[in-house]
Amino acid sequence: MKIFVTGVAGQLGHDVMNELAKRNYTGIGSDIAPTYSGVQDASYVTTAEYIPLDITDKNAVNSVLEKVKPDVVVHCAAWTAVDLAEDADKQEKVRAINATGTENIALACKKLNCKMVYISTDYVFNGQGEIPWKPDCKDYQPLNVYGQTKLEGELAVSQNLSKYFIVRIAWVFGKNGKNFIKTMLNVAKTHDTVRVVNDQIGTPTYTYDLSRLLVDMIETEKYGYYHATNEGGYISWYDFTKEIYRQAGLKTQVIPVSTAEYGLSKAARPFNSRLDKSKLLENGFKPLPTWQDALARYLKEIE
Ligand SMILES: NC(=O)C1=CN([C@@H]2O[C@H](COP(=O)(O)OP(=O)(O)OC[C@H]3O[C@@H](n4cnc5c(N)ncnc54)[C@H](OP(=O)(O)O)[C@@H]3O)[C@@H](O)[C@H]2O)C=CC1
Ligand SMILES: Cc1cn([C@H]2C[C@H](O)[C@@H](COP(=O)(O)OP(=O)(O)O[C@H]3O[C@@H](C)C(=O)[C@@H](O)[C@H]3O)O2)c(=O)[nH]c1=O
Repeated sequence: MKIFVTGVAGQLGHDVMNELAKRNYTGIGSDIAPTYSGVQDASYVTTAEYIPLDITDKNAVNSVLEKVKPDVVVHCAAWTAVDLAEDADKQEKVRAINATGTENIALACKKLNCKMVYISTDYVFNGQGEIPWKPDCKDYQPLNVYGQTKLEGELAVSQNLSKYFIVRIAWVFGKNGKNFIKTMLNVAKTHDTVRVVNDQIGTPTYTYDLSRLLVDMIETEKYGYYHATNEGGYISWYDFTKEIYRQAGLKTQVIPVSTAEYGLSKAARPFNSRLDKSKLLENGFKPLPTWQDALARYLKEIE
């Protein structure tokens, strides 16, 4: 199989490329920079074929994909800065990337009749209640611009294609890029205490573990919507921070606060980000390891 992967300069795309190589598939990487600009860790992605592509440019998307003729596109590129996406002068660009960019790719996949994987987010839901969201639930109500544009991307995929996987993930951490764990490790260098919200509940996702599942998926025809995070239960960002510091051996004190007390975020975020992953097992897919185990491996990886 030949697989075209967008967003390889980011967290997930990097790991997807390396998982493909492990399984003897040809991964062709892509991102917006002229050459591969992710971490130089001597892994497959750093030397694999790389094609620069701005996904908001419809003609470029068409001509690149027509030339490559992939069997599958794994679309990881996105605008992921949630608070920044709320700025009035950024919204057009956020939508161009997350919604129109995804539509461009979906339409090119349609022409080629190839499979498409679209990575989406818990932020398409409004976060009300405590019941975990099912992947086929259609009660979308994003609370912020990032979530709204990711939902528009989902719809562009599901309305144009039949051979698609829409995989919603949450609270992502990976070697290659910015994430909550790295932020918290940095905060600990300069602060004795940190305030962290304890009323937003979800589960983290390690890109290394998720990549294995995504490659398992593309080997099948079990199309549709899925939820995928690590196992290990539902937690708050406060719980996550406590465990990050415990495992890293850091003494910084973590103070639980409500979202209202925290008060620093521009974008509204869902309180209930519990994703129901039972559809994975029902379709014979192997679940991810626990987030506690993933965190331990990740801290070793980045030390
Ligand atoms: N990070 C998270 O917590 C979560 C992420 N997701 C989803 O998972 C996927 C992967 O996320 P993650 O790996 O963290 O993302 P990253 O932000 O790490 O990587 C995204 C990549 O896409 C690139 N990109 C941005 N605009 C364009 C463009 N116009 N054309 C081509 N490439 C572009 C970015 O480049 P540049 O940096 O230069 O802008 C970046 O390299 C995304 O779809 C995201 O929405 C879902 C849930 C949680
Ligand atoms: C840095 C910091 C954040 N927080 C809060 C803010 C927020 O509510 C929560 C998480 O913070 P972040 O801004 O890192 O997370 P955020 O960027 O909102 O993370 C989201 O990213 C997008 C891309 C997704 O798709 C989501 O699944 C989710 O991972 O923690 C604290 O309470 N204390 C702190 O010191």
